[in-house]
Amino acid sequence: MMPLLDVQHLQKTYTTRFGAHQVQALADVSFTVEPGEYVAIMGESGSGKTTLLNILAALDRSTAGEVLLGGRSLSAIREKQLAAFRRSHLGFVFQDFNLLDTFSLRDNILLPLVLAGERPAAMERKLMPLAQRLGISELLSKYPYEVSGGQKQRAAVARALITAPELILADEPTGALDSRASARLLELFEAINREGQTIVMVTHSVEAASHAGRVLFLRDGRVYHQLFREGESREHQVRRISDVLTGLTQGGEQDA
Ligand SMILES: Nc1ncnc2c1ncn2[C@@H]1O[C@H](COP(=O)(O)OP(=O)(O)OP(=O)(O)O)[C@@H](O)[C@H]1O
Repeated sequence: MMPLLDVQHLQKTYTTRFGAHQVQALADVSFTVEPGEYVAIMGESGSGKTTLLNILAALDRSTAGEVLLGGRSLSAIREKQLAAFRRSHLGFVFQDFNLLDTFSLRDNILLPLVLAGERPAAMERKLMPLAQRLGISELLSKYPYEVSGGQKQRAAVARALITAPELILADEPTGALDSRASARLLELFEAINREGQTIVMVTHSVEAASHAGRVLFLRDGRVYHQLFREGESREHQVRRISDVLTGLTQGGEQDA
């Protein structure tokens, strides 16, 4: 089976203005994600997580290396087609929700379909079951500032899912949520993953990462280690992740 995501020897060097300084954010990152996987990406601040996610999201280009999504190279997509590509293949969930404040939750969730030129009847058919599923069907006419953080994030998940994307990319999705809302969001991610949705999630939270089927650890722009959850209980997985993170910060060596 072809991997859904194939990341090959990614490098990213940022050159500061006037070329005075170069920062190597990604040195050499390779991994694959199979359809239906749920992968968490962890690493200390500055290890390259956001840089990697931005490249996977086709928001930024790598300096070298390749990302293939469904066998198609992101670097081969023309600039003008990137927005449409992103909209039809990827769903995004961010720490700060990224909802438009002047739009109701309904309009926020439907936005990707509106931009894709979908007909109203078809949009409504997709919206209702999804809203029900996420427990926000009573809130659709409300505005983001009228609902809780957890409700905003569930609306953002609905917006990400409504186009049935191949891949959900989540950047610290529980970062702005209290522990109850975090737990609910993580259960939701686990449930949509069980139904087959592929998810790649950057997180600092051991709790969040313990829900994933696999955790990739970045250090100094490389994949330093990975842990599969396999049959492990979440409690045990929390302990295993914490142990790797301790090794990371103590600078110990470990084979990826
Ligand atoms: N636009 C940029 N220009 C120059 N350097 C950058 C830029 N973006 C990131 N960097 C540098 O690249 C390295 C990796 O940054 P990145 O944001 O990917 O790390 P991170 O793991 O996401 O960190 P955090 O957990 O703090 O978000 C850092 O040294 C950072 O300072």
